Order: sequence, then C-alpha cells, then structure tokens
Amino acid sequence: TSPNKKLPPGPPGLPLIGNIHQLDNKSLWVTFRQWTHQYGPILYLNVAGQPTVILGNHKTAADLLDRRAAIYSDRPRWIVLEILTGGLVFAFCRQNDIWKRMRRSSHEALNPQIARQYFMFQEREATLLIDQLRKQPALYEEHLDRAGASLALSTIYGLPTVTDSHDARIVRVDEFTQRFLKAAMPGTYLVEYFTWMSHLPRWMSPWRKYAEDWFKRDSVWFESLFTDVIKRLEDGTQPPCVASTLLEEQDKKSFSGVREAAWMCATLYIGSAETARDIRNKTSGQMMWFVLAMTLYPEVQRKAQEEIDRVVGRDRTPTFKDFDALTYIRAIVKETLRWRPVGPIGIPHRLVQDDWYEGYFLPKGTICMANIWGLNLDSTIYGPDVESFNPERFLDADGNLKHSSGEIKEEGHVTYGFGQRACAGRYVANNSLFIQIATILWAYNVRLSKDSKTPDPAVVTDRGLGVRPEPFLCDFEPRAPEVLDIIAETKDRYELPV
Ligand code: HEM
Repeated sequence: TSPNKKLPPGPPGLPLIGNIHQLDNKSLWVTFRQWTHQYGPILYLNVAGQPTVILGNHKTAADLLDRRAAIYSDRPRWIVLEILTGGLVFAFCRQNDIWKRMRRSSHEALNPQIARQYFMFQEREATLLIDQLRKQPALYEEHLDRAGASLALSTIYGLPTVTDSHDARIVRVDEFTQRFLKAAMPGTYLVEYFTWMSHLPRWMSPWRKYAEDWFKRDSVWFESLFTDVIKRLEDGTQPPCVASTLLEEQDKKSFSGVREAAWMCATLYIGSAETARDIRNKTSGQMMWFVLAMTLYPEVQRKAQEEIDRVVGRDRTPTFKDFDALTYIRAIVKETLRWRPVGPIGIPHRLVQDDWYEGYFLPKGTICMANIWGLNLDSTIYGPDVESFNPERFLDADGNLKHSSGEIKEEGHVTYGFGQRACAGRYVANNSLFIQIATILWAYNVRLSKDSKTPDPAVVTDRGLGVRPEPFLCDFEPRAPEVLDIIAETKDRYELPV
C-alpha cells in the first residue's frame, strides 16, 4: 500500500500470517472491544492477507454499513458452503441477483404488516411453551429450542405445532444446519484459505463431492417441504405462511422455479431456527438470556408482572391485542437484545470497491465486521449502567417507548445488523420474543433453583455462531392456582394436544 493510502490503525501482526494468531480467542468481541479502546473505533486487521476492519462504535458502523450500504453489502465467499447450498442460501450469498431477488421477496413475506399473519402461530407456541415449562422445568432450554424450531416450521410452511423436539423434520433440518454452519466456520476446510485447491480435479477434492451430494439430497428435501404447501393450497387446507406468500410472488416471476423458492424458505429456516444441537436457535438463545435476566433482576420481573396484570388481567393469557399497551414488556424485548446479543459479531459484510473513511484507505474486498456486542455496551450511548439489565433506558418519564435519537438505531440496539443485510426476520423475531416473554411472566415467577449455582452473566457459552449463558437451573412457579386451568383452556382453544 502506498504511503498516502493510510490504513486504519490496529494491533501489529506477524509477517505473512498477520493477526490471525491473535484471533484464536473464542470471545472475539471482548478482544475487539479492548482493541477499540486502544486503537480507536475503526481498526484494521490482516487475517493471513485478508484485509479486515472491525467497526467499534455506532457512528462508524452506521456511517459505513448503513449510509454506504450500496458498497458495503457484499459477503465474503465461502467456497464449500456455496456448493453445499447451490449458492441459494441468501444470508450467505454474494451481493448478486439471487440475493437481490430473495431479499426483496423476504421483505414481501416478513414485513411488519404480513408478520401479523403469524400472530396465531406465535400465540399458540407460547401457550405450549408455558405448559411444557411447568411440566418439565429442568428441560426449559430444550423447550425454548423446540418452540423456536416449531415456530419456524409453522411460519414458513404453515405446519401444525411440532410438540416433540426429536420430531424427524426438526432432526432433519438440524442435521442440514449443522453441515451448513460447519462449512461457515473459519478453519473447517483448507480450500477456504488456499483457494487454488478449488481448481484441483474432483477425485482430489473430497469436500467437493461431499458438498455436491448433500446439495442434491437437501434440494429434494426442501423442495418436498415447499411442494407440500402447493398441494395443501390446492386442497384449501393451507394457512397463510411465508411459502404461500412466495407462491404468489412466483406468479409475479420473482423466482426462477420451485428450487429457488424452496431454498429461500430453507434460508429463512436457518436464519430463524438454527436448532442444531451444538448451535441452537437464535430466538431461543435470546430467550435464555431473558430467563437469566429475570432470575438476576427480580424487580424488573415484578414491574413487568404489574403491567401484565393491569393490562391483561388474570383471566386469560396475553395476546397480540395487548401489544400496544404492554410497553414495559416491549422495553424488555429491546433490553434483552441489547444486553446480550446472541450473534455478538453478526455476519461479515464485504466492501466491493476502494473507499476512504476519516482519512483512512479501505481497499476493495475488505471484510467489515461490527462488534455488535461492544456497540450495545457503549456507555457513551447508553450511560454508565450498560452492564445492568434495565428496560427503563428505553422508556421516557411517562412510561412510553422513547424514539431513537442521535446515533442509536430505531430498534435501540444493533443486534439485527446493518444496512441492506440487516436481519430479514426481525419483525417476526421481535413478535416471538414479545409474546413468549409476556406469556411466561403472566403465568410464572421465574427464579433460580435452590440447587443451581448463580450464573455469571459475563460468562458466555460459545455455540458456533451464537452465544448463550452458562447452564443454570430455574423454577417456573405458577403465580396463582388458576393459572394451570387457564393454560389448559387456552391449549384447548389452540387445539394443542393434552
Ligand atoms: C432474535 C433473533 C434473531 C437475531 C438476533 C438475528 C440476527 C441477525 C443478524 C445479526 C444478521 C446479519 C445482519 C448483517 O449482516 O448485518 C441476520 C441476518 C438474517 N436473518 Fe436474522 N436474526 C434473528 C432472527 C431471524 C428470523 C426469525 C429470521 C427468519 C424468519 C431471520 C432471517 C435472517 C436472514 C434471511 C438474514 C440474512 C439477510 C441478508 O443477508 O440479506 N433472522 N440476522
């Protein structure tokens, strides 16, 4: 690089490998936060020759990933993943025509208006969830995961609630997600670093045969899930869901055939569910942090329950009709996402042309990652109590949700990412979190079990691309004797099994 093309500052690396040896620490977001304090809000890393920048404050991340989204919305190339998915999982697609088509259609199927179509699925799932939490409190993590996976299957394909987390469909998609995330993880396949290997003949590339074979098999599976929707639409038994909305889209020629639409649904399943045993579901991961917060902040729990009792009463479980009035619960949703984002460094973006920012040169092809975790804990934005779980930071003096101001996004946090790549499912995810949180707190007092050690909220278990709290046990104690009868009645109404 010429002397007038000054790169942003960053920790000094070694010849050839650059900073790669400094990135083996699992909690990268903590390392990135320390480096941001040391080197500033935009820091440069050389990852074995790959220029990489870490964006360490709201302004820098918004200036580049939001305001210059036109050139910062590409993704890096994952060679094996591309073959494994036929390049059709748009969350990981380059900024190409497939991504553009799918991104547009995902908006048609997941925008705030359409997201209302899924309220019934979400209320039904929250009902089953509270029933299972009471029956098997020790398995609460498994129940949260099941609820997330089942919800994904119903919103995407309109399927009935899946009550068993070992259901063949969940297991099948889990296995796919595991293969997928393994391929997305740095270091799994050498060809990602030594790209010349992609030109080796097929017999010398076992990874290629593996990925091609699975793409064929998975295509058959995802297409069958999708064509079943077509059959049910013909029979008149299909409730509105993402797949049925896409079929209307297909009439408008937004897709090139069933395969593309089927993989678009698969993308949304991966985006929302990620139920694989070792990785788990994003919404349920976020719910785990909520459960932990409730055990650590009983006064927040009490305030939330007061609001629920005032708005909903004790004769029925909460529904989306209560959404507007349950402001404190909506603030809890925001605070949960701010306090502990399940995806602390999100998914990397890639810059498509040379750029300049604040006097620094950013070469074409630079990988850009926002330190989501660090940004959500920025005390210059959120005040000195950033480490506390305090939903009130999102409320004004009259208890209304504050409008965002200055550098903070409308959401109040950056957990859903940036610009044209921001999470396509965020409205649906927010609604799921809202109804699950309101329903759990309507039914139960959530407490740490006597025989559980108190978890440290600063400690995270790293699950592939997502993070969760360290394991702990908790009790879900019914808030009144009638609760159990009302759960039984509500289950009946949603035609859930006894
Ligand atoms: C609490 C739950 C969730 C969180 C925290 C979350 C977070 C994220 C993040 C950080 C990104 C990357 C943003 C970026 O690159 O800047 C993302 C992308 C994405 N998410 Fe989510 N997500 C959640 C739930 C969902 C759900 C329920 C769906 C589907 C219904 C979904 C579908 C997607 C898709 C398709 C993308 C890729 C967008 C693109 O590359 O254009 N997510 N999500």
